[in-house]
Amino acid sequence: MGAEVIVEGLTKSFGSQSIWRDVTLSLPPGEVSAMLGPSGTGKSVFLKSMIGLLKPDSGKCVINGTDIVQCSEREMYEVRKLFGVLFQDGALFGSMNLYDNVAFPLREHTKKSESEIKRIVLEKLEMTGLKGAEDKLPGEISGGMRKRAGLARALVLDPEIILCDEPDSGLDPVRTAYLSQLLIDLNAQIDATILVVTHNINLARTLPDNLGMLFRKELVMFGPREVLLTSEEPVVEQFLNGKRLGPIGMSEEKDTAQMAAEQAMAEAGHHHGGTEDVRGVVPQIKPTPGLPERQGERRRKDRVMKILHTLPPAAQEGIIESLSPEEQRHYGVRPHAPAGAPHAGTPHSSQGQLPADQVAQLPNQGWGTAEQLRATGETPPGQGGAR
Ligand SMILES: Nc1ncnc2c1ncn2[C@@H]1O[C@H](COP(=O)(O)OP(=O)(O)OP(=O)(O)O)[C@@H](O)[C@H]1O
Repeated sequence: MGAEVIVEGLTKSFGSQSIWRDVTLSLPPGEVSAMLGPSGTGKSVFLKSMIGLLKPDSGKCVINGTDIVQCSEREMYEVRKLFGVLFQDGALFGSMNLYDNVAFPLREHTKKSESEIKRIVLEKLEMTGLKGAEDKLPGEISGGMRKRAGLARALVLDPEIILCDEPDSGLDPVRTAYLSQLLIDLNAQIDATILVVTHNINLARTLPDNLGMLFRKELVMFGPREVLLTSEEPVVEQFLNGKRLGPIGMSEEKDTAQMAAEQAMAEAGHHHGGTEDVRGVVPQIKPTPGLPERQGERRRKDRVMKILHTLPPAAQEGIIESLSPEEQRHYGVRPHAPAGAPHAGTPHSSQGQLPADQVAQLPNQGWGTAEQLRATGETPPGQGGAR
């Protein structure tokens, strides 16, 4: 199972420029998470801080018991081995063919024999659909293939945590859908903890178990995907819908006067830039048939059902409706909306509080954020067995 990453009060600035402050979240082991945010909100800086390429000013980032903000060089070296990183451009060496690029970390960081290296490299190239392309140079292949080669290289050291910085950048929507499928398939096969940083709404709605968003130098929210996908926060709605109307401006946050002027223009018929209302929970992609069930997905169900009562009503409904009838019975919940009514979280659905008898009867252990746990008086994880 992948490692858990616990981030608490993480703050980063460059000189007088504050990037983000007081970021607190947990990446649950073996689950897929995604971080959204407008350009320049510090998503890449966040990834780089997690692997120690940048040093946060304060806060904690604890991985397998080591706080990488405070740890020694030697401990950092050990923690880094847990990571596989897919950088935005694949970060391949232009003069090496794909085989040597993918073999590079094995030759640098292990004492494996060339025959063992060959076995691993060919396995990872096959996993990422690059079998037969071993001899190609990065300059001779498409952007999508370079991404997959970067992913193959990120996998060779059997990472427990995979970080992907905008895996969709430069890819068409179809290739992006294939890449999302590849990440879910990988997760099913190796149960690694995955964090994807992206602007891609389709990927964000269909790939991750958990979703977060950085804006105004803060983490606006982070939690089960259903929370962000049904959120009525103006910044989340604007981002998901790709509209100019809302608090996000071209280069920075807008002031009230500009927002009012844009609203008036839109009401007078000026196009707001979006196409359709994409609010609501859509089905999450599943591993390709024939692959193992995702252990992360199975664990997430138990985890999320334990904190269900702490989540907003629309998110609760989205979660309950995503369960099979058998699972609903297992957790003792029923969907709120009558059969045939619109899906929870769609613009016309009921947003009301679920009646108590429809919310799981929950034990006093959970995985909520520190704030949620304080608010609900729950015991932090690790202090008692699951139900
Ligand atoms: N090494 C650095 N030194 C100084 N400033 C930096 C450094 N790295 C990033 N920044 C600044 O931090 C801010 C956030 O950058 P970052 O690349 O993390 O944004 P992002 O959210 O990933 O953006 P995008 O979505 O456009 O890739 C930017 O203002 C950038 O100029």
